[in-house]
Amino acid sequence: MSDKAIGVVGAGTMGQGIAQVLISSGFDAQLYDVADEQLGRAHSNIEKGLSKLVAKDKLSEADKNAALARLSTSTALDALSDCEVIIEAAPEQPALKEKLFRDLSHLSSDAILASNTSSLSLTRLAAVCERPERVVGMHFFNPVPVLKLVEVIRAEQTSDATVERIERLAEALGKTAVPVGDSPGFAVNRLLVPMINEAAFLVQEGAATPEAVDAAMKLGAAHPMGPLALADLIGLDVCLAIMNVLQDGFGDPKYRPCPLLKRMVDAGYLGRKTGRGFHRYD
Ligand SMILES: NC(=O)c1ccc[n+]([C@@H]2O[C@H](COP(=O)([O-])OP(=O)(O)OC[C@H]3O[C@@H](n4cnc5c(N)ncnc54)[C@H](O)[C@@H]3O)[C@@H](O)[C@H]2O)c1
Repeated sequence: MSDKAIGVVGAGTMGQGIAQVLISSGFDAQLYDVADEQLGRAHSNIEKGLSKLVAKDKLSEADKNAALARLSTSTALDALSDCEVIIEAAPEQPALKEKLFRDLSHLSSDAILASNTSSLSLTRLAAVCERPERVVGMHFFNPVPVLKLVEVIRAEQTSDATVERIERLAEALGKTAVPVGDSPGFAVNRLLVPMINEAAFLVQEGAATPEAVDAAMKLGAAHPMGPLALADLIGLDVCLAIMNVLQDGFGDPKYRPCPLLKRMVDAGYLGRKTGRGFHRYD
């Protein structure tokens, strides 16, 4: 693989988006997942994503095919050994990510190891790695091909060279890098998810319906999407997990997760992905 190869770990929602943006920006992408069927799904979703751009005249058919030719997939971690940057987008589970980072730091002695974590401590992830100065947060937003922000999160151990390399990569992908410290929720989720939590309190208290909350924030605060429709898109389980991280991280009662949010997660009403959240998706 060329020296431009970038590794992506995890071929789910985010890994697919990141791989799509990489290959359409001219990079070779090596996509790794433990589940072979997920890699097949990812390949087909990325192809669909690029075809949409062709349909909108934003990409030629030839460029789409050239981009797809830059995508490799594998269920073998070793496939990432030649990548100069590896972007991890595996599930948001501390033990799983720590094992992955430990393994990746043994696999390659010089690759930059970037995590797309929404909420976990980069400092703790770096601590399990050899050469922790190359560990950094590279937090993309969903849908990755559309949203321009990348939060670049500096762990205590992260070197300037690592941050600069990731900022350059974000720019090459057409994104805007915003530097943030390794603080729970970073910037966007610390602001956004408590707002969603407060919206859930409004519904729990019977003060407003989900439709009313969403209409109010769209019309009164010029949000393109209401907070509860957005929560359904993000996943209510993901929102609850982020509230728990904020509460644990700051120990401040203002981050108490809304009991209604907890009950909905317990019931399996996770939002769009299960067909039901604050709204119904039939
Ligand atoms: N979904 C979002 O809106 C969003 C936004 C920003 C950041 N994130 C973060 O991105 C990461 C991935 O989230 P997602 O929504 O894409 O998750 P997802 O569940 O859609 O995908 C996770 C993928 O990881 C794979 N996987 C599981 N164990 C693995 C392992 N040990 N090694 C490699 N792959 C493994 C799964 O098979 C799956 O394909 C999380 O850290 C999440 O917090 C998510």
